[in-house]
Amino acid sequence: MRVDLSSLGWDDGFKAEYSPFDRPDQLPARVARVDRGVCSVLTAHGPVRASLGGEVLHRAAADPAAFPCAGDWVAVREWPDDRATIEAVLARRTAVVRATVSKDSGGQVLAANLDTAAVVEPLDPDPDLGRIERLLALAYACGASPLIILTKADLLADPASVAESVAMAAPGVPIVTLSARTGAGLDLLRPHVRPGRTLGLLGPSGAGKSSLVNAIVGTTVMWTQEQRADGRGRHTTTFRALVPVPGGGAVLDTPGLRQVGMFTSEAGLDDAFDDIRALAELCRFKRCAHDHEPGCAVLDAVASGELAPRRLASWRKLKRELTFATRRREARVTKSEIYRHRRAEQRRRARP
Ligand SMILES: Nc1nc2c(ncn2[C@@H]2O[C@H](COP(=O)(O)OP(=O)(O)OP(=O)(O)O)[C@@H](O)[C@H]2O)c(=O)[nH]1
Ligand SMILES: [Zn+2]
Repeated sequence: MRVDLSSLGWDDGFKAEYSPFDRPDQLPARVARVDRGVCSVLTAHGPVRASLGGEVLHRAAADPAAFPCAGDWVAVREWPDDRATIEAVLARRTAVVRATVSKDSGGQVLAANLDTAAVVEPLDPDPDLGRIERLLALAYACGASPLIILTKADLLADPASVAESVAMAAPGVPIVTLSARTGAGLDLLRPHVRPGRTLGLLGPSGAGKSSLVNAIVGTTVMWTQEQRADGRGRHTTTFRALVPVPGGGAVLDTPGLRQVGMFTSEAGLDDAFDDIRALAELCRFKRCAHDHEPGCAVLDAVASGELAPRRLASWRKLKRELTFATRRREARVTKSEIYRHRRAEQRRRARP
């Protein structure tokens, strides 16, 4: 099986990045999937299973973000005994990074080199606007173009009106409404699924991400059967992976993202709340917290009905989380502070 790497995004920029690793026993490849330290990679000659080379392991020991992840371009060495190892991970153009609990960690990279980062949310049950805002901040922070995909349109009589309410939580972000079941709206993804482009899907479990990948690719590729090591029968593992699209391009599914500290970037948050950022420029004080300051344009906008109170509350919550996550990374947060933060969040949630 031959793989057209350029269709997967291999271009002059990556070629230049790769040149220091260009030697007869090495070849470029894109990581499709990582499974307990073993990577499935796509080379021009087809898929290869590769373990991590010494240099990569060494770097990853110091910084978990250096572990290869789905979407990475890597240098693979083929050994005479048919083993393959990943010898280098090329610089990532974009990366979805989730903050981890570990205080000395730069975070966990969930996906790399996306061109479009799509927040996937089902239309039924009702879309969760807070979750969309949170994932949108992650999408912006990753550096790819953000997109919102609303799935399961076949379950609603009027998906367009729900899409309109979602637009309030995502100013300026294109929204695609589709159904993986009927295929309606799939063609709207064409600008994002084409040769050289990678579409990444970020969304909660059950949003319909794997169904969407299957619909885009046209076959069932997202599941696999694995023989259990102890021989006690089979179990089915859903895996997340980069999947080449027959007409060119790739889709990358990420694991269902739970609502835990996901930010590493203030910029992502500001981008996701562009309406608040624009208003903030009109506040009397440059460093206005939009709390109770006089001359606060954000509070005025809420009072006049221009800005939904829900939107400001959501921004505040994510801002607090971000501040907290940053401090935790700076290792200045004690266990009791973590506890106090959790309690405070619980109390806030309990309030009507
Ligand atoms: N009616 C309808 N159901 C859908 C559609 N897409 C997915 N579903 C259903 O929604 C459920 C979840 O779909 P998945 O594709 O497994 O969702 P996922 O986001 O990959 O979820 P995880 O695998 O748990 O991460 C399944 O029961 C699907 O059959 C759709 O377009 N219409
Ligand atoms: Zn203000």
